[in-house]
Amino acid sequence: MEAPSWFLLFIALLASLAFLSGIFIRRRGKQLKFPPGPKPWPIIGNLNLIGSLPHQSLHKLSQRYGQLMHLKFGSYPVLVASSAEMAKEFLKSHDQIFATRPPHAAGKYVTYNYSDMLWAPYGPHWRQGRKICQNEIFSSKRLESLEYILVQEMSAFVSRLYGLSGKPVVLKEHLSSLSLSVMCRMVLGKNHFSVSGNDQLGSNSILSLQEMLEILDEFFFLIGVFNVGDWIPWLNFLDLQGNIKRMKALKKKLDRFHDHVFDEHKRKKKGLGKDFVAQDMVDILLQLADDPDLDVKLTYDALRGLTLDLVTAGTDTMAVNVEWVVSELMKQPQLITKATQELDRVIGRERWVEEKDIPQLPYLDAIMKETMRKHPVAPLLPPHMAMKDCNVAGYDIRKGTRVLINTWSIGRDPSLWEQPEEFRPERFLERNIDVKGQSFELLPFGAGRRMCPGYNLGLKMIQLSIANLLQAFNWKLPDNTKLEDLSMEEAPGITSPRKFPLVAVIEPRLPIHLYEI
Ligand code: HEM
Repeated sequence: MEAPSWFLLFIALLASLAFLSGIFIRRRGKQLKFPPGPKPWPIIGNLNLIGSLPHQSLHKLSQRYGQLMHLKFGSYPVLVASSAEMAKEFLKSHDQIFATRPPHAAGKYVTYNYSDMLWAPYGPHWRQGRKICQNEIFSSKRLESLEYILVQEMSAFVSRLYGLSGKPVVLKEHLSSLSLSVMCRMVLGKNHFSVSGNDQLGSNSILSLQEMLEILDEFFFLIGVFNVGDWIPWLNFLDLQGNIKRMKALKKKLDRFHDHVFDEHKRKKKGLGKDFVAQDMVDILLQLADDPDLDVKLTYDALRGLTLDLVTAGTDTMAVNVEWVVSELMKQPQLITKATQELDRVIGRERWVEEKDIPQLPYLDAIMKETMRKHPVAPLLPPHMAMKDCNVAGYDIRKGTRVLINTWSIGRDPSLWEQPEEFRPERFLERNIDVKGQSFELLPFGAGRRMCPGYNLGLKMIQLSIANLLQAFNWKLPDNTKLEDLSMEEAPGITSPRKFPLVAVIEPRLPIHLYEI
């Protein structure tokens, strides 16, 4: 077929998809009021939106149609909240009604039929998971006892990078391997993968680091993919996009990995008998699974689902965030100078930054917050869903309505942020804004009942990584890359990483003996 015919076919396909799935903005006269403005256009017909990522398209639409938009997407009504006030309505004032998640193919096929926490519906299983996180897994005492892992892995990470001084380094690869090592050791007790084909961990490693990272990439792709069947359920039977097939294949790999991990932990527990003491998060879960007083029995699926959450949730999020930090700083080298001056003043050049130093580094904190504002890791937060009919800020909302909180849009709201497109950490030195779900203008971890339970650990990992990377190295672009060519485009997905990985050349800036471990 000649090119124009392909084009016509493509347009016809888009039109029929739009018709079939009903992807258009609706005025719902009696139920939802819209601000006055031009008559809404079908999203598909709006050229301005083609090629944008979902959060960017929704941002453009919200600029035209207001802070609360009502869309009809496939079979379901969807509300998009694009202002801090609306986010507060859903995540605070009416938090309980919106504390569930909609059904989702990945929740069914990958995360053990919603037996994890992220995709679990609001109910006894989810409540118990949150309680376990709060009291057992992320308690201050537990995190303190695991702190040595972060320190050891951070120092190995800096040392590995030091070995690459002077050469172009793909930063994200190293950040992912750092966060994966930290999470695996904290959750599973050890890495469970071999580094660079050289199995430093003994014969029990079942995957290479590369295989593990590929599994994680596939996992993040599939839980964030736009799967048409999630919006028009009967299409899941046809699996036109092939996502369900991929989900089932991924689950098989995850099953093999989980079986290995749990068998090993059970063997260790049996071997130690009465002397057994829980050392990692899987040990804790297994102990709880034997507890007859637990409100809801922890099934094998629940053990696998919760473990999967714990390993994956902190891995990509941290790497995505820190890669954006370094990219933004490289665009404005004077900001690196300011940050390193602070580090030199507070810590000096003879020792590494430690967790206890973090509160004395306000500029570093401002850099982290400014990155979270401009590049929120979860730009639409995982979807929330109304559990019953309700009225929010004067709008009648039906049970089953999906709610997307566009934190990307809130971070660009000119009524909240002066010149929002500029990366300017100083704005956070002037205002006391928290990232723990209390300030609705900045919600990197969400807020309310479904807020990230691992935010404490996530923050520690992010703060220490930024501080170490800035303290340890001078940063420049490879010789063949100009500053103006450093793209800041985002890639699609449930998280929003850089589209093109950052490649940088690093040089040590502290005495050489500090890098040797
Ligand atoms: C490193 C930075 C991190 C960021 C930016 C982040 C962000 C988020 C966000 C935005 C949510 C959804 C909140 C909502 O729906 O309103 C979430 C949920 C969640 N996060 Fe994190 N997270 C991070 C680290 C972690 C870590 C280290 C863990 C655990 C080891 C974790 C475990 C979870 C879990 C289990 C949920 C689901 C909670 C639920 O639905 O009840 N996260 N996270």
